[in-house]
Amino acid sequence: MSEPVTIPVGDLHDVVVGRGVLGSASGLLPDGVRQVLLVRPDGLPAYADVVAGALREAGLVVHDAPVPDAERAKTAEVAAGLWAQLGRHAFTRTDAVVAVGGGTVTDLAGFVAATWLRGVPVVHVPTTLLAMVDAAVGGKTGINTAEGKNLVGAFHTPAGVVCDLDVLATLPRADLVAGLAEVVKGGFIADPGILDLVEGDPAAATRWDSPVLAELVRRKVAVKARVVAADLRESFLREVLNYGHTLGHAIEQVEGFRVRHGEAVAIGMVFAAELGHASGTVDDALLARHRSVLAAVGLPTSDRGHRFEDLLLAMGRDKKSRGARLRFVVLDGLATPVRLEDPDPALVRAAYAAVSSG
Ligand SMILES: NC(=O)c1ccc[n+]([C@@H]2O[C@H](COP(=O)([O-])OP(=O)(O)OC[C@H]3O[C@@H](n4cnc5c(N)ncnc54)[C@H](O)[C@@H]3O)[C@@H](O)[C@H]2O)c1
Ligand SMILES: O=C(O)C(=O)C[C@@H](O)[C@H](O)[C@H](O)COP(=O)(O)O
Ligand SMILES: [Zn+2]
Repeated sequence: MSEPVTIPVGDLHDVVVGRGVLGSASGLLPDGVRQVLLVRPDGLPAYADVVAGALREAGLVVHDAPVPDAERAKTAEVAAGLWAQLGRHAFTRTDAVVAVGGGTVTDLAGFVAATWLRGVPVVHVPTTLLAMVDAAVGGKTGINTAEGKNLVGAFHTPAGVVCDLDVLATLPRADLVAGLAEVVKGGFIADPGILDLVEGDPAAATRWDSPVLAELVRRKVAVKARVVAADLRESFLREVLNYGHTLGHAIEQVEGFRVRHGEAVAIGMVFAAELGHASGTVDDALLARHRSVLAAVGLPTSDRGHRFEDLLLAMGRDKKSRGARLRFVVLDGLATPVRLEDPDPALVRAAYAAVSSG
C-alpha cells in the first residue's frame, strides 16, 4: 500500500489505514486538548513511545498508563485505576484518552473515555489485526465481569482511528490468525469477496506484509463501517457483527477469558452455520465453507472440554437475548444474515454437538 486510505464510518469518524502512519494519531485529536492519558499494554511500550513522541511534539502533556496484558486489562479494577489517574491529573472535557494496543486496550480505554466526565475524546491506535478491522472501529467499548464478556460498556464514538499495518510485523502469528476470524466474519455476513481472497491465498492472508492482508483490512473495515453508520447503537442491524459471538463469548467466559477472542468466534461461526443448516437456511456447501476457510488459515473449527449446560447458561447473558429467549445471528444463504429467535433447545444442543470434539 503506497498511500494511506481513509475509510469514513458514516459521519461518525474516520479510519486511516496505511504504513508508517503511527505518528499521525496526534492530528486526530480535537483542537484545545492539553493533556492525554496514553493507555497501552504494560509489555508493549515501543509503539506507544512513537505515538507519545508525536503527541509531545504537538505540545501535549502525555501521561503513560500501562495496563495488564490481554483480557486482564478489561476489568472494573483496571478501569478504576485509570479513572484515578484522570482525577489526579484533573482531566477535563477538553483533554483526551489515546489507546495504543489490541482490542482489549481499545475496549478498556474507550470505556474509560466514555465514562470519565460522561465522555471525553478518545483516539484509537490499534496494534493487532483484530483491533484494526473490528474492535477500534465503531465505538463499542466495554469491560468483562466474572459473569460474562463485555457485560459493562457504552457506545462512545472515537475521534479517529489510525491503523499502521507496519506494527503487525511484531504481532505473534497466533494473534494475527485470531484477527482473521473477524475478517472472515465480514466475508460471511456481507462481503464474499473477502472469502475469495482468503481462499485464493491463505498463506498470504496470514503474512503481515502481504498486499492480500492489506486488502482484507480495507474490505473488513469497510463492512464494519457500513453497518455501524446505519445502526450505531445496535437497535437491530448492527447485531449482524455479532455473528459467531453468542457461543464464542460463552466459550471465553467458561474459560475465564484465557482464550483468544478470535479463536472462540471462529468456533462460534461454525456453530452458527450448524444452527442455520439445521433450520434449513444454510446448505451443505455453505456449511462446509465455514470449516474450510477457517481451517485454511489455522483457526479452530471445533470445541472441546466444555459442558453444554455451562455454555447455555453463559449464552443466556448474551446481549441479543430477550428475557429467557435466546436470539442468534444465522445466515439465510451467503451474505444474508437473519435472526433465529428462541430456537428449539434440541436444535441448539445438536448444533453444539456437531462442533464439539468431546
Ligand atoms: N469493541 C468492539 O467492537 C470489539 C470488536 C472485536 C473484538 N473486541 C474485543 O477485542 C479483544 C480482543 O482483541 P485482540 O485480539 O487485539 O487481543 P489483545 O488486545 O489481547 O491483543 C493480543 C496480544 O497481542 C499483543 N500485541 C498487541 N499488539 C501487538 C504488536 N503489534 N506486536 C506484538 N504484540 C502485540 C497484546 O499485548 C496481547 O498480548 C476482546 O476483548 C474482544 O472482546 C471488541
Ligand atoms: O461491533 C459490534 O457490534 C460487534 O458485535 C463486533 C464484535 O466483533 C465484538 O466482539 C463486540 O465487542 C461484541 O459485542 P457484544 O455487544 O456482544 O459484547
Ligand atoms: Zn468480536
